[in-house]
Amino acid sequence: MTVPADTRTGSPAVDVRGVHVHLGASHVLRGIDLRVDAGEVVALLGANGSGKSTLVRTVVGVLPPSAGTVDLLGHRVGNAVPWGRVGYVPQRVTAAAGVPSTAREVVASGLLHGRRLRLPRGWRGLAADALDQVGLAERADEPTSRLSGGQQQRVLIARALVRGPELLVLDEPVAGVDRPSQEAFAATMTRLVGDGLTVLVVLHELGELADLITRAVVLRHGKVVHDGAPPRPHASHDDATHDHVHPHTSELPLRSGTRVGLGGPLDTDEEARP
Ligand SMILES: Nc1ncnc2c1ncn2[C@@H]1O[C@H](COP(=O)(O)OP(=O)(O)OP(=O)(O)O)[C@@H](O)[C@H]1O
Repeated sequence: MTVPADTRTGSPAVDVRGVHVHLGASHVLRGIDLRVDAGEVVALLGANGSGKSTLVRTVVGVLPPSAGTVDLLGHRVGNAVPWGRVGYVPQRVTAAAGVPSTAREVVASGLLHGRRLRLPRGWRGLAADALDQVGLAERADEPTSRLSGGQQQRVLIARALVRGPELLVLDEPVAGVDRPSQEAFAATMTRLVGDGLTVLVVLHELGELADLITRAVVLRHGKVVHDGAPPRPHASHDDATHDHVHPHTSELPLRSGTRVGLGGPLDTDEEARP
């Protein structure tokens, strides 16, 4: 059972205030405020290059802000954060990466963090349980290099889940992932969110997760341009089953049926802009 963050700390799960990030000569994040409360499932949306990955990497402490503050579970990002309660799935890495590790070994590595440098007793059972949660219990002994891209992504999600996190930060967890893996992921997330998991997830489409998303934050040129209701899935295009949403469109259809203009197309590659 996942325990909501604020039952332990009384603080938001994620609290980003006035964050600026420079990467090389680029001023990528330009004064971001983002709060995620315990039990929320917040989608981070925006065009390519708008700063989504930079923001989540800053949230999990991979990138230092040049100004502003980030607190996780009530602690300033750094050694004080209880990292064992935070799961992170980065963007577009493969679980294989040329290392002949089995799925079980990759998942078990998720049990190691800051202060825990040895696997805990019972790690095999924990890894098996996490693989079971993503529908890969039968593949535990297989080298990850023999798994499909979607299955490898599921192994990385299991690596984040094995800690039993109360906060999960995911960067495009289903990008390029096959349909069965997307469905398995959505089913797992539905169960975990029901148990109180807090989620910050970068997405290009709400897709299978649409019903879980409680709030959407849209970035544009490193700034928040929308923070509120998630876009509503609309059945259109060619057939009635086409129900994913397009958060990159110039207007976000809201669940209420009203539409909010965001000042121009969001699916432009921002890097291509002058
Ligand atoms: N190491 C770096 N040095 C300089 N600029 C960088 C670096 N990494 C990213 N950027 C720039 O920062 C901007 C934001 O990149 P980021 O990856 O955060 O965007 P994103 O919204 O996640 O895009 P995508 O949807 O394509 O993943 C882009 O213009 C990118 O070129």
